[in-house]
Amino acid sequence: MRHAHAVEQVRAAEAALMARLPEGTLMQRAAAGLAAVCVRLLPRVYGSRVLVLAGSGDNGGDALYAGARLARRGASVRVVLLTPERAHADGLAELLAAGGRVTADPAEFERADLVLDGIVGIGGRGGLRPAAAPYAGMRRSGPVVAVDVPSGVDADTGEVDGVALRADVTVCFGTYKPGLLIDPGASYAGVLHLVGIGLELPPAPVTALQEQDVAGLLPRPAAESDKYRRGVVGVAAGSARYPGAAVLAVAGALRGGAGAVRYAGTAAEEVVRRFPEVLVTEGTPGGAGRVQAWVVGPGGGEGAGAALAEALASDVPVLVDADGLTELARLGPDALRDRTAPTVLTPHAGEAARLLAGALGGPPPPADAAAAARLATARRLAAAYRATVLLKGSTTVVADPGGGVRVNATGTPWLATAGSGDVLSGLTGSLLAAGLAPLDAASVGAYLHGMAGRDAAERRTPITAMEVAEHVRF
Ligand SMILES: NC(=O)C1=CN([C@@H]2O[C@H](COP(=O)(O)OP(=O)(O)OC[C@H]3O[C@@H](n4cnc5c(N)ncnc54)[C@H](OP(=O)(O)O)[C@@H]3O)[C@@H](O)[C@H]2O)[C@@H](O)CC1
Ligand SMILES: [K+]
Repeated sequence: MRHAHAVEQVRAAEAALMARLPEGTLMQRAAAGLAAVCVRLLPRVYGSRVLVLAGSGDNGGDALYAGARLARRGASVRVVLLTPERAHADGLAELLAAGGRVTADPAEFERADLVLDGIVGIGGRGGLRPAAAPYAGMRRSGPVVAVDVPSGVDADTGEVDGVALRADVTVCFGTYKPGLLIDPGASYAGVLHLVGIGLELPPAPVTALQEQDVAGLLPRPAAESDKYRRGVVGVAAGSARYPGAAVLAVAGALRGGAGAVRYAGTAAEEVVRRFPEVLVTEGTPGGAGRVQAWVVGPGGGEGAGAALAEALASDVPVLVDADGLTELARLGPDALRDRTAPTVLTPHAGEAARLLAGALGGPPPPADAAAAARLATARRLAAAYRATVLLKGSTTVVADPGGGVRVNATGTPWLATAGSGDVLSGLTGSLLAAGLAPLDAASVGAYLHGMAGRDAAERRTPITAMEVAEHVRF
């Protein structure tokens, strides 16, 4: 599991540890870890050109001390001081003593074999300032290593106000920061290296599942399992106009680990023709028989409202997607007030904007704004609807009403294809039916869906939604 802590938590842990250690210890730990990563990135250190971009805070201090370490190993180190009169004095003195030189020549950015971005770290506020901003637009071929956070990325949210420096590698200290795991910030961070500096941290508010975590959460049949004990998932999806959404949601559900899939809706014939193993009814969820979770809404068209109402009236977990979300946005959070079992919402940014408007009144915010502030959007929705919210996009953010957040980055841009979301909702609903808690079901669903998309794209691109379903495996 990757754990990401808020800046406030990092600051508190840093203060507690610093009180027990000689001054400068943490910065030296950080700089040593940073320099070690740089050494591995350079074909050889001796004679290579390194440019340090140093801001006026401790982030600049880390970069200067790391630069000094590289200079002592024979690198030719230049430093651009973004605010010369307020540079980290001890760090700069150490670099100069090791043979480093100050430069004001921006062309060094292109010439250097490696650039260290120590402009600003967790102390950043607002967009990059004028002295730093031009570096965000400059191109170069060798690696850019971000110190703790790519400058211009908000460490807590991943939001970028204006421009940010694009890194190939980010070396972060003590813990991951949410902004390194959530787009757009994550896309600026490149490969992440975590350097331990001894911080004692509370539970992380934001986590990201790794392969072994997912393996531990997946429902696997035991010797005594039968199909009912493995869970039955109900899918209420599709309409005369969109029968394919039903087929795709069912395809996802069949791959999610439930023991059986029931389908309720007007596409029963299409579904059973494609998947003879599915129990189908032309009716609505209320008359479909017992299930352990419902998936409602993909391609539901005009019937989505009735199906949603019946599913929400049940006492099992309900996942609401697509047309079900449009209906829910119209009804607002009151529609979920009497529920006794969890509800999971799986909006894309546009649907999230409509849900927000449904909860808070006023016109929906632009979808782009909801996507750019995806952590805040998912959290606000989870709190307003008291539901687990899976916000789809280049990093999927899953927010629980209790405050926990999981982020997932296993996807590929090829997943932005029609019907891909239907597969995800079926898959996640199946995991709910198999007994996973909502936050686990949604984050494991997003992980598996992203991996399936990648696997499908490795064989052939572009990919189709059905291929994504076919590539789900665990
Ligand atoms: N926590 C830990 O455990 C450890 C932390 N460590 C390191 O310390 C870093 C945090 O250092 P920090 O607190 O000094 O803040 P930092 O990120 O350097 O930024 C403040 C400076 O930037 C400026 N500035 C602000 N916004 C800006 C913008 N948009 N664009 C441009 N400039 C901007 C701001 O200027 P001011 O507002 O004062 O004018 C101020 O001068 C952390 O990321 C890690 O690298 C490690 O050494 C070891 C352990
Ligand atoms: K930085």
